[in-house]
Amino acid sequence: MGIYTKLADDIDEVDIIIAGGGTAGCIIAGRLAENDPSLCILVIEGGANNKDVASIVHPVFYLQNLLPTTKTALFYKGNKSKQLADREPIVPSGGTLGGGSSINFMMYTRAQRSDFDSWKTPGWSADEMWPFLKKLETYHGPGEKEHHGYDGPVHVSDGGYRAKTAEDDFIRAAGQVGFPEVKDLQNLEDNNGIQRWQRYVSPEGKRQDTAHTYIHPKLEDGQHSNLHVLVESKVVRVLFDENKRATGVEYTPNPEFQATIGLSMHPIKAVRARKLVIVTCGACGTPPVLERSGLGDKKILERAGVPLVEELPGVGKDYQDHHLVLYPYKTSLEPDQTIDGVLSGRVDAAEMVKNKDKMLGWNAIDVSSKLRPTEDEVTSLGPEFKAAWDRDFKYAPNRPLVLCGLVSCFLGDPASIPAGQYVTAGNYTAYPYSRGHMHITGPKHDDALDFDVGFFNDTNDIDLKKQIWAYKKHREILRRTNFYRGELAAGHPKFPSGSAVAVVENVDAPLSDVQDLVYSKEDDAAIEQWLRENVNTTWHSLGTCKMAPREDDGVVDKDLNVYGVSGLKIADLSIPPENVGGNTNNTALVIGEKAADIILMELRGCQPTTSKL
Ligand SMILES: Cc1cc2nc3c(=O)[nH]c(=O)nc-3n(C[C@H](O)[C@H](O)[C@H](O)COP(=O)(O)OP(=O)(O)OC[C@H]3O[C@@H](n4cnc5c(N)ncnc54)[C@H](O)[C@@H]3O)c2cc1C
Repeated sequence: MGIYTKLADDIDEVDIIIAGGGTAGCIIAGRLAENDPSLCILVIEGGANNKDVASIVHPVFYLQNLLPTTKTALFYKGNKSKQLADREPIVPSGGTLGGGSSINFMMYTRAQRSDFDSWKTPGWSADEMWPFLKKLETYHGPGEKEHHGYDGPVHVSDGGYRAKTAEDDFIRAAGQVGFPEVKDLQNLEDNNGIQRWQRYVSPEGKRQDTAHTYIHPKLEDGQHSNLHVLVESKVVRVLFDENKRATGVEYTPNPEFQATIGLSMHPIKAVRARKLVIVTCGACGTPPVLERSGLGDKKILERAGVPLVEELPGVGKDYQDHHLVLYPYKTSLEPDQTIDGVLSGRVDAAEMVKNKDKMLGWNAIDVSSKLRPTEDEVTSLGPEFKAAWDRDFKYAPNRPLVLCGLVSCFLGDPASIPAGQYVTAGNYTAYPYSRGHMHITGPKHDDALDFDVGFFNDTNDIDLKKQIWAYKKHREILRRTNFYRGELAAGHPKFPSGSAVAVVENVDAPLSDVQDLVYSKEDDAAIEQWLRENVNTTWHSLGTCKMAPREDDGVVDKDLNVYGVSGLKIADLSIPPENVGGNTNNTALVIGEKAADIILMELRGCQPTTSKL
């Protein structure tokens, strides 16, 4: 039992290996450990132990996890892309025990009912997922009781702090633009409105990552001698026997954490699994592990010099994300209504911790939304957009087009702006048409990756047009707030000189009698250029090893078994075959719960453990 940076020499075989101790991985480990004391379980996580790390447990410090010097995130570098104005986008991802749930923005956002149904996989419909959605949470928020869980490990609350002025103001302004307040947009049904958002934060103000909620208590209670966690160790590949049964994994100490003194310090080690290997390295991390193991597209493996074990062309294909664009605004808010003071160092972080400051439990995101355009707005976006809308959204009222959240701070380098209180609006598209890929280029764990994020590469620029709509719409909301004091020009489109919609840098008082801005063709072109130069990841990578029929490039079946081999499952955000209309942490959590249930059923002899080959 315990958490190690080096595995004891006598642990060379366990029952179950969980490769990747992230959001879903920690849930699976925790549930297996508590339900079957006879199982010997080993989690192998590339990042470090996250126990009581200040930037993780105190929500208000969450942005520290994205600093270039951080050791809690992984930074996947995307290929240079024409449709992104020749940028090489970076996709940060969880790189510590607890994975994304340890470093994310903690917005409690569930997928929509139609999302699970769109997966068209027996056992995974919305109705079948309800018990797992409830099982994972203890909900302290608004809405109908029947839609939430009340005795799960993950507390969902507002963490004991809200900045009501901005929240009320934004909700009132959004109402004027046509979006009503909805009590609970996380009930799988409701859509097209604004909500007072909840967070993965306990009422006492502590982040609810899956390591602190599912793993650490068990490592410390003296009752789970079956649970072992190896951190700072990268899984290189899965090992197979001659019958293509997964027999274990190879791993290596992570040089990010463990000093290299000559090659011998970083040996490739092996550990065997008697029953099962589960790969759960996230949508960016899982395809490289599979491909290094010989599972993937024949040509890609050949190019990388990896012998083929099973041809699975779907591995690493069809990468998806939600596309995010951020817009900063000046405000009249007070210092306790944004976290700019904390980010700029004007507020002493150590003092906050010492004084158990209430703001420690705040992620500064009190309000967000799931939004759809009107039919007139759809028409104004052109015939191609209208055709896509009519096909995929018009008769699917459960699907949002865009989510727009308000972050109460400047989400950038505080040194680049005058001291003050800011807000940043974030627009992200829910069901992008664009697709990318994630592949290896060589057999070693540190060989470069061939990563195409695919943002804005869809036919007819439908994804880009969604963002144009979102830009105009959110700007109208912000212009109607009382706290609005202008736009930070560096974070907005560069409209042509003389444009009637030019960025307004300073106003002394709220705008009065606000009318919708009317954009010319040239203005639209400026927005488009801005979007190409600035669209980024929402850190919602997904869909790179789909749960789908094998002939449709599926990689796993409904029980998460990898096709063509046995003793190997995948359980993380690689598996959703279709995207979801919300931030993705909840979907990763519920995949973890569902996976644990599938595995426990199989171990009890209730279900087959191998896929149809
Ligand atoms: C900055 C950020 C902000 C976000 N904000 C929100 C939010 O507010 N709300 C929300 O709902 N969602 C949010 N998300 C998304 C959400 O957190 C992720 O979708 C989710 O955590 C993914 O879970 P996962 O289990 O698929 O993968 P992860 O949680 O990423 O787990 C994968 C784990 O595998 C490890 N790993 C990778 N490769 C290897 C290897 N070779 N060997 C060993 N270990 C390896 C990683 O270190 C990681 O711990 C955010 C994500 C990020 C990064």
